[in-house]
Amino acid sequence: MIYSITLNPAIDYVIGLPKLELGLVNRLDTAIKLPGGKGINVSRILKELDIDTTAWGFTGGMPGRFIEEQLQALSLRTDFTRINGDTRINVKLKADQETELNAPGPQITDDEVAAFRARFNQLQQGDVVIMAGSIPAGLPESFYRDLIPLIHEHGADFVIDTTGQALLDTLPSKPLVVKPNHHELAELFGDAEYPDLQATVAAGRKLLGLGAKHVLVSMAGAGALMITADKAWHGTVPKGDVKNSVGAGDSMLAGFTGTFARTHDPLLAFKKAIACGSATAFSTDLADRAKIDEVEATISIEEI
Ligand SMILES: Nc1ncnc2c1ncn2[C@@H]1O[C@H](COP(=O)(O)OP(=O)(O)OP(=O)(O)O)[C@@H](O)[C@H]1O
Ligand SMILES: O=P(O)(O)OC[C@@]1(O)O[C@H](CO)[C@@H](O)[C@@H]1O
Repeated sequence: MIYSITLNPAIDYVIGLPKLELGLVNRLDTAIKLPGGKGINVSRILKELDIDTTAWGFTGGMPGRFIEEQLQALSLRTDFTRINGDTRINVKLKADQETELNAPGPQITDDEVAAFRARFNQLQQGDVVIMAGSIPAGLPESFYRDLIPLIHEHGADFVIDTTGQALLDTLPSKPLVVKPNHHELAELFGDAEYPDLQATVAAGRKLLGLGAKHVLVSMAGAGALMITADKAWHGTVPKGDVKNSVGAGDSMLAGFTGTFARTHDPLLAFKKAIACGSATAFSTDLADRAKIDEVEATISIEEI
């Protein structure tokens, strides 16, 4: 089972108009509400791939009920911890540019945290816990890191989608995969942008040395890299009409983790990761299975 953790879910209110005029009344062409939050996105993609998943996290109020109902309608298994506060609403504005407005999220009480942590007793060997997205205000920054011993106690693996020092801090605990994009990778080591793929590979390999079990580096339209101790592969991303960058990174993580958990084949998992990321980039919502399959057939992976 792959458990996703979304501490701070959101209704993604995706609105579209040709051009935003600041300071004026703007009439929207489109407005849709989606169940959002990075871990929830991961679980939605896993569900498309027919991989067993349960979404954990905190939900509250009308937005929390909306998210749960939407996920149930997708037959996605959830076991959220109900909270007193209201789950947030994030605005994703699609005009001449994409702009995201992400709210801070509700307060979580100590009792709610205790009820959430009790769920970790269900974990079993072979399970993977994917923690993704912001930590609501009021919870300590170490919240994800503090869950790692609970996960390891049961012989399960973990993935944390984070960047910067928080990412470096998790490496000694051996995350199943890390997936910085090439800008985040350079920032991690205080470097300027890398001039070529070989320099990017050399930097990515340092993350393996520090403890990561697998390293992917995404480079948006320029493809992605998978790096092992003595090899590296570049995967192309297909050309297409990019409609959406919200959730592309989450989709990639879901594709890798779900396929690796099922097959233990990192190359297959890498290809599926790119397919899921690009299929979401080419969709208005997260990708569906048909789009993932169509995109996967066009990806080539080459050792470099
Ligand atoms: N222009 C594009 N064309 C095709 N695929 C793309 C494009 N941009 C992103 N993708 C897909 O999405 C994946 C993740 O993209 P990106 O490198 O932007 O990661 P990220 O910055 O972590 O994403 P996010 O914005 O979701 O956090 C890429 O590896 C690729 O599969
Ligand atoms: O504010 P966070 O938790 O960092 O990110 C939340 C979020 O932007 O991430 C997802 C896309 O990756 C969206 O569904 C959601 O609104």
